[in-house]
Amino acid sequence: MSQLLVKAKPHQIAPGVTRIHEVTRDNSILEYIEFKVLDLEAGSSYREELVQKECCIVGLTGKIDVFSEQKVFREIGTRESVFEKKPTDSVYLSNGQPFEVRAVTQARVALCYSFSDEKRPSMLIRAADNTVEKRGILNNQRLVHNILPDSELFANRLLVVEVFTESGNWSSYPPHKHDEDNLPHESLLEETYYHELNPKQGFVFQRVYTDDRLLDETMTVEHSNVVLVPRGYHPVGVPDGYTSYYLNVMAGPKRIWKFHNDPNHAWILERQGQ
Ligand SMILES: O=C[C@H](O)[C@@H](O)[C@H](O)CC(=O)O
Repeated sequence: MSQLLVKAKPHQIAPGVTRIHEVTRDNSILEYIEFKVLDLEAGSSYREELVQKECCIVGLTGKIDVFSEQKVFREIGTRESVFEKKPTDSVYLSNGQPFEVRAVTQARVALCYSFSDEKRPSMLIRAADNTVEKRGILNNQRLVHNILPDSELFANRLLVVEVFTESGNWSSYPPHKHDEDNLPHESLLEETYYHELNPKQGFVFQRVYTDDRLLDETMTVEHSNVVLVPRGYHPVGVPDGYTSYYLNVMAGPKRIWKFHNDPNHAWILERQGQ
């Protein structure tokens, strides 16, 4: 199995709290990003101390309260399924503080981390604060909710976005990469994909590859899988009949999303939509 594909490993870590994913520097090939997905039963709590990490807590489904050092964020979350396709609430927490996530209802939560030693104010990112984009034409149309884009300046390194791609369409396409610290042409951002499929038995194909093909992995990705993108192009293809969801976390030395399209496929962008 590819070292870039991480399958869910449910593990109870506290009463009512099941860890679905835990991607860390120690167990992955990533340097800038760590990532967790947790399932919480109503009334259960997850506690953690952010030492030199910032965290964006995304209310994937259900409702949670978030208790940080300075603030309490109540009733975070807007949906019972990501496939309601409406933006959700998130909370940005800076480094150097403990926090608690308490489930108001049964909830699935994504904890998106990057390394940070510069304390910032904790912030509520309301669903209404997400900018929503319809990207692409023909068969590469997708819906994008920008949760923590580079235009929002209150995070040190983190970028967070969620993407919906319908049946028979491609996203992260034409293939692009952001693996060179070469601004203004390209930025260096590692990336994670947390995938969901509707219906759940579905799959997508994701390729992660470099120009020299020294890295060239094509994966069958199923519901609740994570894909790591340390470098390279990373397109996603969605089979007929299914809807794809993924949550992207990006981080690198500079918090700018400047990607470079694979020149072999950039012509895709020249076509006219019907
Ligand atoms: O680099 C960002 C990620 O690849 C996705 O968020 C991608 O941009 C989504 C898309 O444009 O299809």
